Amino acid sequence: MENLVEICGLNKAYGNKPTLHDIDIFLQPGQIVGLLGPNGSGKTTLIKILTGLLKDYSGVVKINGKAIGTETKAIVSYLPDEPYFSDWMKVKDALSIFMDMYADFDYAKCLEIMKKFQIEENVRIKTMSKGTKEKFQLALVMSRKAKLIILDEPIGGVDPAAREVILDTILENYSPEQTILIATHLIADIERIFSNVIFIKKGKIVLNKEVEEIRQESNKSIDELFREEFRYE
Ligand SMILES: Nc1ncnc2c1ncn2[C@@H]1O[C@H](COP(=O)(O)OP(=O)(O)OP(=O)(O)O)[C@@H](O)[C@H]1O
Repeated sequence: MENLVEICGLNKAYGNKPTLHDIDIFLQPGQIVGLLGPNGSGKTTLIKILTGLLKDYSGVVKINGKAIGTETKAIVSYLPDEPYFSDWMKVKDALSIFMDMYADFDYAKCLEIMKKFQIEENVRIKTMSKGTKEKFQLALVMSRKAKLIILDEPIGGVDPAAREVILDTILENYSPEQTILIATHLIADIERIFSNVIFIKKGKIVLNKEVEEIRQESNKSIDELFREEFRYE
């Protein structure tokens, strides 16, 4: 199958501090990939390169065969680790911004997800709890028919019961032509939806495998494997 994401020999430094080292990653449609690593391992840096927010790197990074730019931005739906709404915005304002900005935004689908999360259109976003803001942002991001969906810590602010609803929402609303890349620390909660996992350690990929293969080989959960790999010495 054709790769949707192709990363070859990627290196990135902040000033003279090397951060990503010789990264090779290939992602295909239909995969839900967990990007897992401890604090400071380079997950957000890698995501910012894929989303076009960071440009000063070396190596090849392509999405759908194109170098990162306007064309790739149009096919990537991105949930950043911090909400990006302005203080004045109501839910309905954010909805119209998404309608204007993204040709692939499915308004009806977003309303459906919002209903499930009990989010009203007239609420000022600033007054929502952290968890509700996250749910709303996820509803927006999952309602785009984008080829690549990137979620940076999508369930960090929500309670365990809501996490389940969010994970089900991701599964229900993604199609096999899409690829989802999820960076998270909440591995035990989220691992049931991964098809593949990538472990990143100090800017290097130390594991990149199908979850099924890992389970057969080691008989361990991804959470157990992560704790072993990243145990503090
Ligand atoms: N703007 C920046 N300027 C300089 N160094 C940075 C910058 N952003 C990140 N770094 C450094 O790059 C390294 C990787 O950071 P990054 O945010 O990509 O890690 P992460 O895996 O996403 O971490 P976390 O899990 O804590 O979010 C860290 O050492 C961090 O201090």
